[in-house]
Amino acid sequence: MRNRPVAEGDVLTVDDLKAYFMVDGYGITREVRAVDGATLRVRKGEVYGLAGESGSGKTTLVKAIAGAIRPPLKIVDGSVRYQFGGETVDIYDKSVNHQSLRWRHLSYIMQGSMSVLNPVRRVRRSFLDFAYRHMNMPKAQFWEAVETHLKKLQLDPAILDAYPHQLSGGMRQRTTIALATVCKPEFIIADEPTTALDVIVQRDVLKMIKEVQRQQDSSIVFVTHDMSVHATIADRIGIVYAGRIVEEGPTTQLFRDPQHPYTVHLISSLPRIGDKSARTSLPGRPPNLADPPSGCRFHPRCPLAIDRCRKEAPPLEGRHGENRVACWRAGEAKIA
Ligand SMILES: Nc1ncnc2c1ncn2[C@@H]1O[C@H](COP(=O)(O)OP(=O)(O)OP(=O)(O)O)[C@@H](O)[C@H]1O
Repeated sequence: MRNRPVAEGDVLTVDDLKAYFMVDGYGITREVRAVDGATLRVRKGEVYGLAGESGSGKTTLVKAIAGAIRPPLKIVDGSVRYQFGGETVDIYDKSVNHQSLRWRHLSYIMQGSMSVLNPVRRVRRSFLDFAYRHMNMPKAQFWEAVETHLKKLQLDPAILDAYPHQLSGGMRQRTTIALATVCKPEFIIADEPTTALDVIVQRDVLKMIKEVQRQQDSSIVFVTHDMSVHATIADRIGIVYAGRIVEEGPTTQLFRDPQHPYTVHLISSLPRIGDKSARTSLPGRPPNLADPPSGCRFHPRCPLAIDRCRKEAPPLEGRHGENRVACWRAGEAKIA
């Protein structure tokens, strides 16, 4: 395992992280290499977006970053380190108490997380169950802090007395985000928080996440397959393909000048106002991660693949500015 020094201003430092599903069948164990050597940093106050098709490994990567690992998922190598209150916390150090990190320092809004709101209890009860013990204050003061937080996020404190089923999908998601951020965590991980919502409601939820980030100066890792959402919210984006980050860069640079053919494809497939021509889709699907392709994992689908791509995996390297890309033919593909 290679641990690079934590750079100043970085809140999250992930080095060469490998997280595999160990799947048993017919007496043999197969490794599904869902995260296979991820290296990234997230700075204080930054929104870092993770993009990529379904099955590329985004959820597994954020689970590994959050320390939310359950069998059959296993950390095979690498490290995940946070800077919390001036201290370095290695999330896989056995002495680290995850319970004490959760909510106060690190909040993880999982895919489908609206279900954290207990369906048979009023919303108030979920705040009490999850947040109260992390806030270290008398109850009256706690409820005051909850109401202030809700108001700051333009939510009516009356939602505390509602049952989850009485709220619309958008309100439920906004309530879940308010719950996840009431303890003012330094780091927030949000996995597809807007995917099930229609576009208008999606916009409100994104606005709210930005507002939380601005008020609390927290860092966010935001997962979605939807590049147009990344364009709205992310400061930097990491493109994930088959368990690896294949390109990373500041959002404007990545959209203006993508270097990896896969990033070029993701951007080219976005609908554009006034353009009635059909968007081309990339043939094929992401590979089976129990038996990934040799060399560059994208080579079977890549229109630019050469022999070297089939044999050698390209490293993720600085290209220009802050951009990093893992491709032997970086910069050659053009947006359609
Ligand atoms: N419990 C599991 N056992 C075995 N393999 C799994 C398990 N969960 C996920 N995988 C595999 O791990 C890989 C990465 O899945 P992951 O859910 O992280 O991708 P994703 O990019 O988040 O996709 P989605 O957006 O659909 O959630 C996929 O190949 C998937 O089939």
